[in-house]
Amino acid sequence: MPEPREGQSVARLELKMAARDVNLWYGEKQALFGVSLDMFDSSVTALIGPSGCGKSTFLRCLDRMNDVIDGCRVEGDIRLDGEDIYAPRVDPVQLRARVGMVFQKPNPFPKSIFENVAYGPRIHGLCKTKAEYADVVEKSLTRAGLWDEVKDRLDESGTGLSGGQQQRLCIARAISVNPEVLLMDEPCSALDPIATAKIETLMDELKKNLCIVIVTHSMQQAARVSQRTAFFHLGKLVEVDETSKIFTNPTDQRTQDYVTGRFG
Ligand SMILES: Nc1ncnc2c1ncn2[C@@H]1O[C@H](COP(=O)(O)OP(=O)(O)OP(=O)(O)O)[C@@H](O)[C@H]1O
Repeated sequence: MPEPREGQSVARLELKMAARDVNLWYGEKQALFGVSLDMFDSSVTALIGPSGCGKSTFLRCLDRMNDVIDGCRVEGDIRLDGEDIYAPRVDPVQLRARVGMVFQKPNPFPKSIFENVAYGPRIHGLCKTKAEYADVVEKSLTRAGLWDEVKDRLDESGTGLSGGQQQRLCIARAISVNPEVLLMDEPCSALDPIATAKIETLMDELKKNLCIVIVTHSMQQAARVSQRTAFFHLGKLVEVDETSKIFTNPTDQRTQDYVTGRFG
């Protein structure tokens, strides 16, 4: 599918994930209220909003990470390519191969750089021979923009890399199983501006073959990397639109106040 052009209407993009009327409770406390959001292929959707408004909670609904939180209950409908990801027949482990996640703090395994990337293909049985593993590791590290920096030290520990390199290693690990969706929860908040710029450039490249959903506290980052932006407030999705519209001419006063720095 061709890459969407800047400002191109979402009508041209292919729907990848669709959330409808999602409500979520942590025990008695409701954290999401009737959230409905479409997320498209070959594009980046940014989730913005004040601290505690439910961005990460919503992101975790998309790969069923909330399943492992005691007392957490999700209601509503979330579809990937039209299939209900909460249907009983769906195996969350298989789902997470299709919907990858990159976290705020780089979290490489205490294993070699090679093994960090080969891990996913190994548990999903995607490769048969050593050469196939070597190939997938090289391709994933190349796509993550890290190959040239690590190709001579693949046996060294992933935890010995710089923070920015570790985050790119985590991206390589996430994409090694060929996910269709990549969720990124504030992936640059622990990184310096140069490492951040590298990840942002990378996202631009990766989105050609992926649906990316990113939580970010940086409105500059949302404006730079995303085509669509969703503004959350107090567990509700207030407004979603093309990023340029959200930042220049939002419909809701609360969005206007947030993007102009009047609260949050
Ligand atoms: N595991 C949990 N158990 C109980 N409550 C939680 C849990 N995780 C989040 N919450 C609550 O749910 C609400 C939404 O939190 P969430 O982390 O999704 O917000 P956020 O918008 O991502 O915030 P931030 O920008 O600070 O990361 C908050 O009130 C938070 O305290």
